Amino acid sequence: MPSPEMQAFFSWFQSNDGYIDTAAMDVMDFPASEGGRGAIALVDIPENHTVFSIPRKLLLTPRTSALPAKMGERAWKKTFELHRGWAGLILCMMWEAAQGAQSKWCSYFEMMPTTFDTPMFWSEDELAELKGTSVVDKLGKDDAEKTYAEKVLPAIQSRPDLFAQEDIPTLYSLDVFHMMGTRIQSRSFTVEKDESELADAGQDQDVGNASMGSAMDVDEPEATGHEHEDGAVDEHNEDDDEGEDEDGDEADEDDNTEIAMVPLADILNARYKSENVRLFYEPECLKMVSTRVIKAGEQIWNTYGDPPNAELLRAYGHVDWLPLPFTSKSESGNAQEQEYGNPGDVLEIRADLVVQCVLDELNANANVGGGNSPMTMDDMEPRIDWWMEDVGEDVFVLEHPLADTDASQSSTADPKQRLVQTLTPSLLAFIRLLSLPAADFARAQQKDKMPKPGADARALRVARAVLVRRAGMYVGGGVLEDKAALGALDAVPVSVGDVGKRRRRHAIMVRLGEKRVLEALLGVVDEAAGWVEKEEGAGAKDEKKNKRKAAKDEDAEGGRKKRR
Ligand SMILES: C[S@@+](CC[C@H](N)C(=O)[O-])C[C@H]1O[C@@H](n2cnc3c(N)ncnc32)[C@H](O)[C@@H]1O
Repeated sequence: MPSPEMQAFFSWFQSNDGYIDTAAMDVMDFPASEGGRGAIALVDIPENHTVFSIPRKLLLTPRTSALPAKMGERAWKKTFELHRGWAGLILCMMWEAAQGAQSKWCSYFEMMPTTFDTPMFWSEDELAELKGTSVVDKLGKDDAEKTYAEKVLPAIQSRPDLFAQEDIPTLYSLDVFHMMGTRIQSRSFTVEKDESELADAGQDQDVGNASMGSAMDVDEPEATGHEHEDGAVDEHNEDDDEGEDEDGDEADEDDNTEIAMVPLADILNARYKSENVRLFYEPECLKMVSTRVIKAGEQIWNTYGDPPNAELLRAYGHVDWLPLPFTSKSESGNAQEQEYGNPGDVLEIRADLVVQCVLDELNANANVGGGNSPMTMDDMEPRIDWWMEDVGEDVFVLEHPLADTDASQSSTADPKQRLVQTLTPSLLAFIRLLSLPAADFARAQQKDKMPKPGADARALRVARAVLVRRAGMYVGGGVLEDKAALGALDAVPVSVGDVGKRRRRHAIMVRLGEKRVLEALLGVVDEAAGWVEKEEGAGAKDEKKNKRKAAKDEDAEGGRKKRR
């Protein structure tokens, strides 16, 4: 039985031209590990079936809210730059919520959560458990607070006729700003604007053009109407919203997409590779359509793009904890033991760590004591500049060697090629670029030819140093220690109200997933180091031999010439 807020929300939705196939789906509470409140299939739902559809007028964006028009385009765009990032949408949501029953979205606000488990709301002690993970650098709390202080609050204070100033501590506070920002982060969709709507409204396309990056994407139907391609866009815009939070990125003036709150579509939970519906857009509405048969009693799952746990926790406040399709002997000592985690977990390595490790490697072998001056960061600058201009990657994302995300990778027969793929081509290309002798670097730059990735002995030594140092950035020891810590926590059930314990558990799960990738890669490097060095030794011997032979042949030829 749905809650009273949910029932009120359903009636509001349906009385505003929203369509729900109530014979096919309902909303219910699943266990917390499956997302809590979500949608369930009441009957077997065939593929390509519309479970619900949302008229565009119910989307909540700065184009549908009355606030931007009330403030005026000049104030909105020029004075407060509310068309950039998420600030405008957050302010619209604060203002609409403050209107209470007067707002078109009143019932929608009432069904949305008010508290969150994303690290944005964690204490310093809780955040300390995430040290070393890629969550920490991407929190963006300071940027969000700057946006509130420099854009949103001044906009609120500038119009006492629109924002009752005595309501600032309750309805327009920093806490409410964070709450709305997190609602956007965990529930919004990137939606293509409907051109006809723009033309009808005589509106400037840029008004309300929101930042890239939000929770979920909407798919475009094929020209024939409603059918969709298999495996169509499902990305979470991981790259786009990197480092971005409630502040968002700058608006792209030509972007025809916007970030929208989409009532009902955001009631769906997601789990790694479990998607069975997707949101598609049409000129008048957005439709949630099944992408495969959904059995009666199954949860109706959307996709959030199957991100790693670090990203899931940062943006949504939960993690995926599933049986892994691969096990590692080094981890369990017993290949039979089923490991749990997120198969999409990755390890992120910042370029500055790589630069440091290359410098150490070069200086250790440069006979510095024998007269050579050590290489410094200054020597690396031109190379880093070129890399950033040409490739632009300052964080390398490494997958688990057994994740098999790219079938072509595992089918590559050449072990050196496989090694390059496993250790990530761009990382190895960067190491090679930084390691080039000065003359070779000058030549490469002259020809505008970035070095190709290579897994030679030196690159492996650098990769090893990078991984070892990266491991030292985490708290909690290695994979085995984290598993033990998790086991100890899980020995006592987490009560719903035990927020601290739940957060600690999530933090361990995130760092354990990253360390699992790290330790598996370290295993690959150590295994490869032996045969790569041997191969290089043999290569060097062959080269010497060939040189000797060539010299001998030359001598013999010289002798023959003399005799002639
Ligand atoms: C788009 S909303 C989904 C609906 C949400 N359960 C509700 O009650 O409104 C996204 C939020 O649902 C929760 N969620 C979704 N999928 C989940 C999962 N697989 N495990 C745990 N929580 C999940 C997270 O709190 C996330 O921030």
